Amino acid sequence: MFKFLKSKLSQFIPKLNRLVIVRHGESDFNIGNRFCGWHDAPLSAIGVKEALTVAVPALLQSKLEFDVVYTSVLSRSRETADMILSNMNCSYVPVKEDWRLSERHYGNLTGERKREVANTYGEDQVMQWRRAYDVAPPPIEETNRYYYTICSNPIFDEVPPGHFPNSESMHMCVERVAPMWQEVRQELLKGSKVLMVVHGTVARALVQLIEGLSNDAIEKINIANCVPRVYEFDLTTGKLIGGGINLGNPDYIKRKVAEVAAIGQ
Ligand SMILES: O=C(OP(=O)(O)O)[C@H](O)COP(=O)(O)O
Repeated sequence: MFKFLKSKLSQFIPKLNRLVIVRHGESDFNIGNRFCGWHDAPLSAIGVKEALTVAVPALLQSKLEFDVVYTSVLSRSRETADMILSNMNCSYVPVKEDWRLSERHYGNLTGERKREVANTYGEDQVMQWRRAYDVAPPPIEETNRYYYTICSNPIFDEVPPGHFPNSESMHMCVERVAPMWQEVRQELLKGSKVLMVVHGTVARALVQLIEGLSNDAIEKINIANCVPRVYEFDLTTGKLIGGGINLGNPDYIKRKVAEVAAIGQ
C-alpha cells in the first residue's frame, strides 16, 4: 500500500537535476590583479587553498555529486577541477576539457595590471574594457610579452582555423560559450550530474545564457573564485526552476565579489 502511494505521488513530484558552476581558484595573475585571458597562469598557493577550503566543503555540505566535469584547456581551471574531484574522493569522474570554455581573450591588455592601465587610460576606460558587453580590448600585438606563448600554446590546437581570437568582448565570449552550453544542457536533461569549472567571464556568460539576463544586467555580475553556484532544472520540461544560489558563507562571498569588481590598488 505504502509503495503504491509512493509511486502514485512520485508522478506529481518534478524530476530535478542540478548544475554547478565554479570559477577556478586564484591564479598567479589574479594576485597582482593582472588581465590574464588566454595566458596560461597557474593557480597561486591561495588558489589551491580556495579549492580545498571554499569549493570542496560547500559541495560536500550540500551533498552534491558529479557524473561529469566540464572545464577549459587552461591550467587554472583544470587544476581546480582535479583538486575538487580528488578531495571529494571521486577522481574517477571524467573531465572534459574544451577550448570554448577558456577565459575571454583580453587582447593587448594581457599581462597588464588593472591599476596601472587605469592610471594611464582612466578607470572608466578600464571598466569599459572589463565589463561593457560589446567592447573588445585592443588586439594583442607581437610586442606583448605573452603574444608568442599564447599563439604557440599546444593547449589551443583544437581551435578551428579562423577562430583564434586576438581579443574578445563579452558578447564574443557568450557566442563561443553558447554551443558548449547547449551540449552541457543536453547532458543535464538526460540526468547527468554536471560540474563546470570555468573562468570569471565564462561563468558570467553561462549565467546570462541560463538566467536569460539582459546585456546591461550581466555587466553588473561578478563571480568570486571557488564559490559554487547551483542551478536546478526540471527534467520533464527542461526549464530552469531554481537558480543562481551561491553556496557558502554570505559575508565571505560578498567580500570576494566586491574584490573582483574593484580595479585594485
Ligand atoms: O583572466 C581573467 O579571469 P579568470 O581569472 O577567471 O581566468 C581576467 O583577468 C578576469 O578579469 P576581469 O574580472 O577584469 O574580467
